[in-house]
Amino acid sequence: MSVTPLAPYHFPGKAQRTRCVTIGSSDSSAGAGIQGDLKAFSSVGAYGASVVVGVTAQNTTGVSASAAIDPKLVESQLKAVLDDVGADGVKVGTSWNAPLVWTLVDRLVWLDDIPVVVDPVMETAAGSALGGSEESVVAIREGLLPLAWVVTPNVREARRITRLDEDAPPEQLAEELVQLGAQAALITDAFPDDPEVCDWLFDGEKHHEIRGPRASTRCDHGAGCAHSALLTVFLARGVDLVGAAHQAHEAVSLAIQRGAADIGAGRHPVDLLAGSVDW
Ligand SMILES: Nc1ncnc2c1ncn2[C@@H]1O[C@H](COP(=O)(O)OP(=O)(O)OP(=O)(O)O)[C@@H](O)[C@H]1O
Ligand SMILES: Cc1ncc(COP(=O)(O)O)c(N)n1
Repeated sequence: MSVTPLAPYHFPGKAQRTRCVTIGSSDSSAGAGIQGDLKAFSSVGAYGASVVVGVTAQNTTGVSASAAIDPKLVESQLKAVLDDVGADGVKVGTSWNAPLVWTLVDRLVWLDDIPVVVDPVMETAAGSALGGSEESVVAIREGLLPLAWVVTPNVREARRITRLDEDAPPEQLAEELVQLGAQAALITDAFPDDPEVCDWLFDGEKHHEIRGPRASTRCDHGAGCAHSALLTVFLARGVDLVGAAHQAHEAVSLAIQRGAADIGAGRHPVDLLAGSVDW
């Protein structure tokens, strides 16, 4: 499928606060997905808007049902938000099917000089699948990657998208993602079996390892969403990619460490505001 040139939207001018739009799916338990993203935007004082592309019946133990939204309704949401609220940064999450992804691509190509972060999520922390069909992976490769300022898969997602071998190191996965069109690639938790956590960033020229202690909690529901949402805000504010990747990792790492262990019986939600609210 090719990108059809469409008339650009009317974009409102600058606002005082940072405006970020998440294009993703609803998580009924609100730890991840658009709800998690909106909380992440708010946690750093950005105004968050959302374009819902899917709905999941989900809690901390997994997903029991899901449905994608009609691409026409997605397109209307995008137009409604971008025409009026505007955006300083956009994050794209779940990709349910190819027509939906191409609808987004047709519109996002018109975003001029606004950071686009693509988090090609294909599973929940508890292990349930979220899209990830072969046709949607192809649409991510051919449509979304060329729009991405940075793409933020975990290792499994990076392997699916690049089609590289099981033993391909993060260096090779990240370089291949850039070869496929992304400006940069950040592979989260690149060595899941290591005692330390390492996010692997390839900025198109140099590799960077963002390392930190591994929190030993089960509070990682929404970690990837919070990470890419914060990255979007920091890039929208003009922070350089390496700095933004460090800041996002540090905030999420703390949010896992101090996660909401009292919420749900499975993989508990991260808590970006832990310690700031006295309840
Ligand atoms: N146990 C941990 N301790 C500290 N930081 C962690 C831990 N697990 C993940 N992180 C950090 O959380 C962020 C999100 O990474 P993670 O790999 O968990 O995302 P994910 O949910 O798999 O991503 P996606 O949204 O692409 O599916 C990264 O910055 C990573 O380094
Ligand atoms: C609707 C939706 N979107 C994304 C995720 C990924 O969650 P995580 O941030 O834990 O990878 C999720 N669990 N649900």
